[in-house]
Amino acid sequence: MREYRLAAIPGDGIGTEVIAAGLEVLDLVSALDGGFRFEAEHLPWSSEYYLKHGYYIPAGGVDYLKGFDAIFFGAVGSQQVPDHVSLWGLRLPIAQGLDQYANVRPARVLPGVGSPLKRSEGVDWVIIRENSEGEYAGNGGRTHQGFPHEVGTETAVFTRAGVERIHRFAFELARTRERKHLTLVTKSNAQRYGMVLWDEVFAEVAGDYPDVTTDRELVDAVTTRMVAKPQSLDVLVATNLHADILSDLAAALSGSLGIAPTANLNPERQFPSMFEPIHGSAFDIAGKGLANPVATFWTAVMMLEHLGEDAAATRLMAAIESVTAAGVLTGDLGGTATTAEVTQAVCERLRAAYGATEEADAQRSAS
Ligand SMILES: NC(=O)c1ccc[n+]([C@@H]2O[C@H](COP(=O)([O-])OP(=O)(O)OC[C@H]3O[C@@H](n4cnc5c(N)ncnc54)[C@H](O)[C@@H]3O)[C@@H](O)[C@H]2O)c1
Ligand SMILES: O=C(O)[C@H](O)[C@@H](O)C(=O)O
Ligand SMILES: [K+]
Ligand SMILES: [Mn+2]
Repeated sequence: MREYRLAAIPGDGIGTEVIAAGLEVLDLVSALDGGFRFEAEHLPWSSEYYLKHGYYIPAGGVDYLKGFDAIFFGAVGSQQVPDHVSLWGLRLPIAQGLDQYANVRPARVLPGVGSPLKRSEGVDWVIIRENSEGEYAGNGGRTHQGFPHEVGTETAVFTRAGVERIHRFAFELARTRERKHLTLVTKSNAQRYGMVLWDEVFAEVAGDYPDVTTDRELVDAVTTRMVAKPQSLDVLVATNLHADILSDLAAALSGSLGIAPTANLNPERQFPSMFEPIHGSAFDIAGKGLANPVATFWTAVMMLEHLGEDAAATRLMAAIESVTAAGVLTGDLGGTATTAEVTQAVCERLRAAYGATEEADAQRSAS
């Protein structure tokens, strides 16, 4: 029996609701598969925990995470804590501390889900977000606070090593896709240092991938291309901030923020990777049982794939798609189902799919 140590960090708001649903589905899929199991440890790091203790992650917490095979993360953000304190208190120290530099954000219109686009067939993308530096390097400061001459700086940092590894990762991923097309998203017309380095290194790395076609688009223009010519895009590589923004747009164009998954990968597997829905804690619907758990289920699929449990990943994705196709949808997708109802529907599909295989196996061995 393969056993995976999983750190579950539900965090805040709907994070707690969708991670509970995700763990239920993961427990079921592993039990049905029979070849592996999760040993999940729940870590209570959240804004409530911060308000009680004065920190999100206790001393040594990031090192402690190194002992796990994967991290299953909900969301962080509370109306009681400034957003920059919560994000820099929990998600960023983990992603940066475990060098999860490649953030993979797929977007696709699932069966039964409506896109706001008239022609949405082309919405089948993977956005690769640089996840360790750029605009999120944390390089800045405030001086003369409260004075009229107060200064706030936020300097984006691009290193050759950081840029090269994310471009290489994007080319490797593009190579596995049918269309093998990679779009470089940039802003090197206005930003003439870091973004020019970003472009130059892309051109250098491209030389090693003659099988991948490429093009280049300024970040403002790529938004219009996503809406007007979705089929012209396949894999996109973008900076930390650009990809953060583009991935929410991609989620909306594929139906809702409530279905979009992500993997924060340390591709070298020196440290565990972290899997989370791309959405936040959703103050407006938290605590009501209305959150769409599909993003978290799809995230669980990405985690299973990362762990090498491909058969279970395929089964879980098929179950999710069968539930959306049947119209069991939460409010964000125009339906009336609750988190629990969607979760139960996915569990039923999983039981039916594995049951059908068992029956077929039994029939084969009987005949
Ligand atoms: N990685 C993270 O943990 C992460 C990501 C984004 C935002 N945040 C934090 O979350 C807080 C709220 O941020 P926000 O409002 O900008 O973004 P949000 O993603 O929390 O919510 C945006 C909108 O999308 C809806 N939505 C999001 N997920 C949904 C789901 N699963 N089902 C149905 N509807 C869903 C919400 O109800 C809301 O209307 C802030 O504190 C922010 O910093 C954290
Ligand atoms: O990076 C951010 O801004 C937040 O973490 C969040 O918006 C995300 O997409 O992860
Ligand atoms: K999240
Ligand atoms: Mn975001």
